[in-house]
Amino acid sequence: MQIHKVGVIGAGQMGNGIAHVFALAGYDVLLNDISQDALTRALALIDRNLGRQVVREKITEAEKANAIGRISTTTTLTDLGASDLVIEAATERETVKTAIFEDLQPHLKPDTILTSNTSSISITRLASRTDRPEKFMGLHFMNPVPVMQLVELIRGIATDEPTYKTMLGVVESLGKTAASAEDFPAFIVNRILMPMINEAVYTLYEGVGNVRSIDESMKLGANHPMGPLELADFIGLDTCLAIMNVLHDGLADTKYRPCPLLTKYVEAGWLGRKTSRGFYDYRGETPVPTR
Ligand SMILES: CC(=O)CC(=O)SCCNC(=O)CCNC(=O)[C@H](O)C(C)(C)COP(=O)(O)OP(=O)(O)OC[C@H]1O[C@@H](n2cnc3c(N)ncnc32)[C@H](O)[C@@H]1OP(=O)(O)O
Ligand SMILES: NC(=O)C1=CN([C@@H]2O[C@H](COP(=O)(O)OP(=O)(O)OC[C@H]3O[C@@H](n4cnc5c(N)ncnc54)[C@H](OP(=O)(O)O)[C@@H]3O)[C@@H](O)[C@H]2O)C=CC1
Repeated sequence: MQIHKVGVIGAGQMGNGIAHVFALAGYDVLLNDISQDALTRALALIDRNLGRQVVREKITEAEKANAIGRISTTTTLTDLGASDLVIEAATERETVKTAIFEDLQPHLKPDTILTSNTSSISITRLASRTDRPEKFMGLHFMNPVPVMQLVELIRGIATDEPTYKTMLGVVESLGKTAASAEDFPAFIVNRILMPMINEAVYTLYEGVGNVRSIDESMKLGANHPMGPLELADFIGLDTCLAIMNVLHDGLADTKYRPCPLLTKYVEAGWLGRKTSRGFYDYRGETPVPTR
């Protein structure tokens, strides 16, 4: 199937990155969010991140302008009805995602492919709530989308071969590398990464180290580009907690128990960079550890 028009739902940090890479690869992108402010912020961020690529001579000014020209925005979900491919990148909550697909599907063409950028939720279960489980897949980008090479492709139990092949081609057309993962809680990357982040929060909770010493240890001692707590703030602590809950519920093993301190930060609304406070406080000139 030929994909030209791409609808992206959710204009948070993932949605804006996904819109960015699709527009740069020549697709027409319609970006949707319930909040006009989120759409305005997303367009400004896309402009800034494309600008970085111009400065670093990865793309030209003309390519940047063309990419921006291919992105439109809407707060009306049903405007995405003409899309060939829909990528849902809204908040990591199953009820939110299910409601989006249920509201959208009566307006779609019969052959539109539906995908979710979920970090952890069962693709089979999301697909089963739509009218086209055979044309439904997980399409899991990594953050920051314009930089990270990997895209996980997750087939639900009913996903058909033409849908999988089409999505493999789409990932290739973005210049990215696909890795296929089976449909189990949190797939591959987050099955491995998130327990490490959760363990870093336990290390903090138990007083083994403080925010700075834990992050320095993993950066200088294990060559990670970001410390685990800095990375958790970058991903979003609400998203980290949601993924740990899916692992804990889905695999029924206490080793996935979310750290109570992670829960407390989320309860405080300290979600990391996106709320300017998490394991670090970002409100000043430089990030300051909160513990
Ligand atoms: C939760 C999930 O479901 C799955 C996930 O995504 S898990 C998270 C996966 N992501 C990671 O693990 C990221 C780990 N961190 C890193 O790799 C690096 O710190 C980083 C790439 C984010 C930044 O690297 P850095 O060396 O500190 O910064 P910097 O030198 O300024 O930037 C490196 C490149 O990234 C780009 N960049 C940095 N931040 C960016 C952003 N937020 N958006 C777009 N581009 C960005 C820069 O323009 C630069 O591009 P080029 O190399 O093409 O010139
Ligand atoms: N953060 C990360 O590193 C990664 C996240 N993901 C996944 O991508 C998805 C998005 O995450 P992320 O971008 O970080 O989250 P953000 O919180 O940054 O953005 C989510 C956006 O979705 C919006 N939204 C909520 N409900 C709806 C709706 N019904 N219709 C349209 N938009 C809606 C939110 O609006 P509002 O703020 O007004 O509620 C917000 O703007 C999640 O499934 C997450 O697990 C995947 C890979 C990496």
